[in-house]
Formats: sequence, C-alpha cells, structure tokens
Amino acid sequence: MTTSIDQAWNLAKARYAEFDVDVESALKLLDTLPVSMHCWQGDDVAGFENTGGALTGGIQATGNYPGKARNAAELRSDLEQALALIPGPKRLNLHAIYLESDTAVERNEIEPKHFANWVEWARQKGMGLDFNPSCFSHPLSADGFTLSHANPEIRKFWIEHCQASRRISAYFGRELGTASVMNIWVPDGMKDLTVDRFAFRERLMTALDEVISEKIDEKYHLDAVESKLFGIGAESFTVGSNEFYLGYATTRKTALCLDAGHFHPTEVISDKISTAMLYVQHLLLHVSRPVRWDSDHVVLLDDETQAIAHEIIRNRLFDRVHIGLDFFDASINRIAAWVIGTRNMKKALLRALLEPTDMLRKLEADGDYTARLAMLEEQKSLPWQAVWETYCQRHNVPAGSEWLQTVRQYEQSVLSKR
Ligand SMILES: C[C@H](O)[C@H](O)[C@@H](O)C(=O)CO
Ligand SMILES: [Mn+2]
Repeated sequence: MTTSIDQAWNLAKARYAEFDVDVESALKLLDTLPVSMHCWQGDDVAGFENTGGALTGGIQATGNYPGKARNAAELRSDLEQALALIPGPKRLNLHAIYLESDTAVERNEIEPKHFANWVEWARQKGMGLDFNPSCFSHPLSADGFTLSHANPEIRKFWIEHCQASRRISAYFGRELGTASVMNIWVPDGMKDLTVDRFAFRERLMTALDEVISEKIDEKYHLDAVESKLFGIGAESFTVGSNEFYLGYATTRKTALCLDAGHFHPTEVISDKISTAMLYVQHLLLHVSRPVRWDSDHVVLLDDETQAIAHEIIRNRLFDRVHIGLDFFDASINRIAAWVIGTRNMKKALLRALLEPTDMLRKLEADGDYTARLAMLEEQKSLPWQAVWETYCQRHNVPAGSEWLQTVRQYEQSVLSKR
C-alpha cells in the first residue's frame, strides 16, 4: 500500500531532480554523518561521583523539571528512549564525572574500568564514544583555576586528570573501533581585571603540552581544545580564549573545538569553520544555542544551525568535522530536549545535503548575485520534509511529532516515579 509519506517522497524526488539533486545520494551521505549526543543533558551536568557538590566552572543548568537521571543505569535507560526517536548514526559524548564505581575515585585516578559498562552498552548499540576530562565541580577548581593554576600541586592534579582521561578515551577508541574525540575545556578565568594574563596563558600552554605528551594513535583518540569568551564569575578574563586555542591547535596539531555559545553575541561559529579548516586538520563542534549569553538552550533548526550544516556539506568536510552537541536545559523534559536538538541538527544536515550547491556555486562564480539570492531563498521551500519523513521511516523512528507520545508515556511510567 502506498502511504502519504511514500507519495510525498516520490513527488519530492522528482522536484529535487529538477535541480539535479539526487535525494537517495543525500540520504546515503546523511547515514555517514554521526552526531555525538552529550550525556550531560540527561542529569543537568551533575555526574555520578556522588559528592553532593554543586555545578561550578561558570556554567549553569537552570530549571528543575522532575525525573532527571540519578545514576548511570537511569541515564542509559533515558538515552535509549531518545536514541530510538532519532534517525541515523549517533555517538555518545561522556564526561569523566559519569564514571561508575562503588567507592570514591579521585579525578586523577580514573581508569578505563570505571567506564567499562558504558563501553559494553555502546558496543551493543553499535555507537562510538567520545570523552571529556571534567575540570569543574571539584574542590580543586573552586577558586576558578585548573590547568593554569599558579599552585604547581593543583596544576599537577589537573594535568594528571587530563592524562588519565586520554587513556580512557583511547580505550574507547580501541574497544569500539572508532576514534574517540576527547575535548579539553577548562573554566580558568577571573571575575575582574587581570594584570598578569601572560603568566596564566603560559602556564596553560605548558600544562597542555604535558597533557598531550604521550603519543596516542589517531585511530583511537583525538585531542581537542575548546575556547570560551567568558563564564559566570569569569567575566573579565578567560585564559583559554579563542586566539589561545586557535594558536594551540594549529601549532600542536590538535583538533579545535568551536562552541556556538562561546563568542560575542553577533559572532557565529559557522563563519569560523572555513578559516579553522585551513589551519587545523580536525574540528569539533559544540552545537548549542546561546540566548543573550552562553545559556546552552536546546538547538533549533534556526539560521545558524543551518549555516553550520551548510559549511560542513558544501566544503565536503565529512571526515574532518566532528559534530557534537552541547546544551543542558533542566526546565523541560530532558529526553525531549535531546530528541528536539539532535533531530534538528540532522534536519539541518539533510537540508544542506539537498541544496543544489553546484548551481549556486556557478551563479556566484559568474557574479550573478541576484540569482544566487533568489535560488538560496527559493530552495528553502523545496519539499525537504518529505525526504526527512522517508529517512525517519527507513530508520524505524517516528517521522513527525508523534515521538512526543513515546516520551510522555516514559515520563508517566518511569520519570515521574523518580
Ligand atoms: C559540560 C561541557 O563540557 C561544557 O559545557 C563545555 O563544553 C562548555 O561549553 C563550557 O561552557
Ligand atoms: Mn562546549
């Protein structure tokens, strides 16, 4: 029986063919582009160290929607709900504070065994894992500094934490057969005017050099470094600024992480991709939505998300750009937040794959900017949604908003009882 989704798909296929766009090839490519979902949306970046400490480091998850995951088993169960509602390939991005252990483990003593359950779970799901040292929410980061700390003992602690994290990341890569991207973000910064900025940055540079000194095969592990403009309590000075890390990633040949919320309000990361890709081999994206500040709202299918996807697809950066998400909204159902944000990222990738880029490039090269603008606008209303619905159907996930029913049922039967 031909369904309305099939009918719409056939019409869409014919419509896109008029622009020389092959929708089957677009879907095939979409199936090679994993989006790395961040575990920390599921529990408001609390983690499972069970120290009862607050979230620090200048980031905040606001809201108190009921039902957040309280342990790794609950988080995995919640993730399974979300994964079942998102089509195509996914990865999971873990922070070090999501370890599992019966006894307290200091951050500089974390080991692969503390993440063995995650690896087994990911293996069963056929997913790759990514990783992050957690340089926040800890007594030794309480004064706002970690890798750039003036106290060599405290600096050493965080260097050891990052080194231990690299070994865990490489273990993920070896076990799962796909390189884990390990992102280093440190909150280091000052609330007020800072006199000796050079000293902090020099210490951060030297500490990072120590962190990455052990050679690890890129088959298993990639280092990435994430810049930031400011954080709460670090409004005047951030040690790891954009310029710091662009220089670091370029000279040390690490990946550079661009977080959509880590720049001035009118600055966009989509415009930074083509620059960074000239100088670094790999880019990690933290796709997020800053509302007036680095608020980490759920990703929308908005102009910037679309522009990010266009930059990846137009420039064929498939193997060099690693797409991660970074938002944490505690004011709505957390599983719905994952589903909305991840589906939107994938919709943006699909729309970019359906763009008649060759034609647009030619118009631009010919200097016909009128036609370029006209076509850029007209193609927005081509029937991409019919292609999306077929993609969802092929992956056995709900095509439209029906997914919300599943989330609601789980909320009633599981989340509301926590
Ligand atoms: C928890 C994340 O690692 C963190 O959000 C970091 O990536 C960041 O963006 C801090 O603002
Ligand atoms: Mn980030």
